[in-house]
Amino acid sequence: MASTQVWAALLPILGFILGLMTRGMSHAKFKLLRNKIAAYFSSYIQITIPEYGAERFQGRSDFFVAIEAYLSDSNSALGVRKLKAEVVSNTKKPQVSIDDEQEIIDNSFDGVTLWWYAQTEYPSSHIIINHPGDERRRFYRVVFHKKFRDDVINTFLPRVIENGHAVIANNRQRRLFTNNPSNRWSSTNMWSHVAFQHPANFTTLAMDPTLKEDIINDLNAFEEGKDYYAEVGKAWKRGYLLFGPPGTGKSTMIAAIANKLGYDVYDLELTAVKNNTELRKLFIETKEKSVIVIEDIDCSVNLTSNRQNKRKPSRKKSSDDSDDEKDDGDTKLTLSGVLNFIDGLWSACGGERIIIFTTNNKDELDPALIRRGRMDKHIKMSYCRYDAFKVLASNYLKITENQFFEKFGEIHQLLEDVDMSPADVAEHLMRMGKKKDADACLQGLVDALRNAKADMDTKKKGKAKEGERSTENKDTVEAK
Ligand SMILES: Nc1ncnc2c1ncn2[C@@H]1O[C@H](COP(=O)(O)OP(=O)(O)OP(=O)(O)O)[C@@H](O)[C@H]1O
Ligand SMILES: [Mg+2]
Repeated sequence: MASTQVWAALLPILGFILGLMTRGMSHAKFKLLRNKIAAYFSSYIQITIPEYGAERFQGRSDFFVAIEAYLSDSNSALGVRKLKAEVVSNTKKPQVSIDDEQEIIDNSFDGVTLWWYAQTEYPSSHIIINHPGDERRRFYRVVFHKKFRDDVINTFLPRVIENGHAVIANNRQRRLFTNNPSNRWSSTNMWSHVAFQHPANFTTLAMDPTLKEDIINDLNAFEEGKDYYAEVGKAWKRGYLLFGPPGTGKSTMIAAIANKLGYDVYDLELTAVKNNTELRKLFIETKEKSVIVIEDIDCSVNLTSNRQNKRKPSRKKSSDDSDDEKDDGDTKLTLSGVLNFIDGLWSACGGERIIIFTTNNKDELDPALIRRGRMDKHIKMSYCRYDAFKVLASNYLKITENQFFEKFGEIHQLLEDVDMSPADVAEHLMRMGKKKDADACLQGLVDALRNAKADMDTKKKGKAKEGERSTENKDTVEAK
């Protein structure tokens, strides 16, 4: 009873003190103070996530950056009025995050409420500042009821990090990397990069529609397969072998795959790699969510199991990199080195990587290199047939079969007989600079196909005649 009387006497005084403390304070600051006081008296827990760890040179904390991205994309943050925007390197658009003293009430975790705050603190003025910006300490704070402690720490915060990473990946400027020759390596520049802005996509890729759908389904399954890969104990990687004649869209397909998945591309030039050790170092430097490409694998370096017997000239050779150097005892680049490069990474490192080899001559590759499991899918890119032509006509001329029924019919027939690459067909359909209309472009293609067919027929006749002549000669010899 006595204590009730004491509290009754104290309450107006406490109210007066609180009123004094909050006088002139913004609504947001008041809310912040209220929550701080609540944290002391109630059963709520708060976790603080600073922007930098103890050592500033190590850069911004990954956790902080992930929360920033998560909150910037969260529906719960839609009501926030004060935002900050900055242009960060390697991003496609300005990065928007919540400003200080804003509160976000986040109910996206199974009915549990998390309160998020961003804040900046400035230490007292007598501290010596070494770098501009060092004086301020930013952090995020998350408040929640203590009964959800384990759920928040073990489940919700990891989910925040994962979602934040996904937002960052979506917003970042993708990059195309190429490897530098090792004599120009330092600790950070094994790979050079430029912004990856190839416009290719699966809609504009001209190829057999069933095969296209099959590849899209395969990529979707790969993308969604994180748990499945973990369940079956397989690393989250996939290998594609793209083979086919020049100009059939192998490189275009790589760009379409990278665009679909939102991955970076590492274009590995094997002729600039001197030995297996260098190859391993390069591979270790690649990041996840990437497509690693070796184009023209059959001619970039001699990769057969019995190289000494089956040497063949390398088509692409860098000037400072002789064959002798590659073959110098243990210090060479070998098939087993490349296999380790695939398998070692496959089993050892994180995940979400696609490796693609391209070749014009699949038959010349060592079977070990392309066996299933290494190259999971072998994709044949072939000459342009009618379905692929329709896609190209739509891409380049914005026309359909119904508009040019007769010409499409003739082209359909000719493409059954003539092997013309999509690259060549596309060339005839380009109007740029030539001021040609769609009809003239189609006619140009028909003429080219007819000429190619006439050449084919002449060659066939020539061969038939040669055959007849050699049979006649044989008969004459036998008659003698
Ligand atoms: N299947 C296709 N669909 C759409 N465009 C294509 C296709 N194939 C080729 N092209 C066009 O032709 C150009 C050359 O194609 P690409 O470089 O992809 O051929 P490739 O198969 O990689 O040839 P190479 O074997 O010589 O490397 C592309 O820029 C693209 O415009
Ligand atoms: Mg190519």
